[in-house]
Amino acid sequence: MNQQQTPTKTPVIALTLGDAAGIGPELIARLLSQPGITDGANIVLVGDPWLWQDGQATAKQTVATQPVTSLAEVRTRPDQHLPAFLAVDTIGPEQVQRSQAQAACGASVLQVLDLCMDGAKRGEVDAICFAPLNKQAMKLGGLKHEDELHHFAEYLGVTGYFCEFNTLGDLWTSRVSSHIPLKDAASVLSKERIVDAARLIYQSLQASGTAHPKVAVAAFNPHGGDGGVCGREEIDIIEPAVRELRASGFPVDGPFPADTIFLKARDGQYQAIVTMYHDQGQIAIKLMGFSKGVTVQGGLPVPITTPAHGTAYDIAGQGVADVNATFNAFQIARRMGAARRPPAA
Ligand SMILES: NC(=O)C1=CN([C@@H]2O[C@H](COP(=O)(O)OP(=O)(O)OC[C@H]3O[C@@H](n4cnc5c(N)ncnc54)[C@H](O)[C@@H]3O)[C@@H](O)[C@H]2O)C=CC1
Ligand SMILES: NCC(=O)COP(=O)(O)O
Repeated sequence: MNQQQTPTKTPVIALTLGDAAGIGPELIARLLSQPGITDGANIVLVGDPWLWQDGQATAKQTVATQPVTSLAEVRTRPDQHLPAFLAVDTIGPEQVQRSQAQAACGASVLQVLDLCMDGAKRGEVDAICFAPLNKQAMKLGGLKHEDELHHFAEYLGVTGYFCEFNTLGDLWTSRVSSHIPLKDAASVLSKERIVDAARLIYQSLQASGTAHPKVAVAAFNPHGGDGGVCGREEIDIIEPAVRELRASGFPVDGPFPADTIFLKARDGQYQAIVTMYHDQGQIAIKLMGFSKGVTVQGGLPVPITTPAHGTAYDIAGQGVADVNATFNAFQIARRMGAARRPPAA
């Protein structure tokens, strides 16, 4: 066993199969079939055995795993070359109709993610990477919040600002609002939220190794409000936030018209953009690299990542889903998880 694989240093990464009616199980089968996938990662897949079999059958892959009976035993497994498999019983095959949002699928996702977060709270899991879930199914299955991130934050006792980061290679975005109706996006804009979203992404980039990240703040209205004739959010809210950030030592720039700031970021002038609402960032990121994007759940005490795409019900079960974004999400979880481990003795 080389030094990177010593039980204490290698991060334990919990993987989940996601929504049972979507492309998650087949993606995880593809992911775990990649050569060298366990290098530098002590993987534990948490899922229902029949669903895992189903994912492998759809992906036409057979993945050897090592059964474990608890997350607690994963870190000290003597041989970590195979992913560990923790079998749970959260849903039966008779409860799942492929490609439909169903309460049983949402409830199963919640149960599995809560189990992984419990492991993280006990120090048994260093990062979590989940295959796509479906927010409608989760709502039907008992999710109380507007999205899973708010559930994670409550479950993990987060009191500070949190928001999704969407990453495409070296470019990151954070958000001032996320999974809410677009008609409400203006009403939740505030100087405080913009300051928090900018600080969080600035500090997160620094923590991930960019000493002086260049962060841009997007405007909200067309052409940045055009001096107030096309909306006043820039003048009343965003510019004061940028001034406050700069005064407190965060050298962010903006607000910039949202339809062109991504061109500058794509060309390397900025490493991060603070966006005002979900699609402002996501349309740009997904156009630049749909099959690569990753969502990182920012502001949580444990790294949680997932591909930027969703459950893709229209292609689930066909074995054609692209695994790249899931691979990237796993690699980010692995790196973030490794950063939390004590240095090797
Ligand atoms: N990682 C996660 O858990 C995410 C979950 N979602 C959830 O997924 C559900 C469906 O969301 P939609 O907006 O319909 O987006 P979607 O990403 O599931 O699908 C949009 C289009 O992209 C295609 N697509 C998605 N992933 C693909 C892949 N790996 N390979 C090839 N084609 C792919 C689909 O076939 C579809 O045509 C929603 O409930 C949403 O909340 C959305 C984004 C991320
Ligand atoms: N389930 C994760 C999720 O929906 C994140 O997707 P997005 O809001 O970043 O598009």
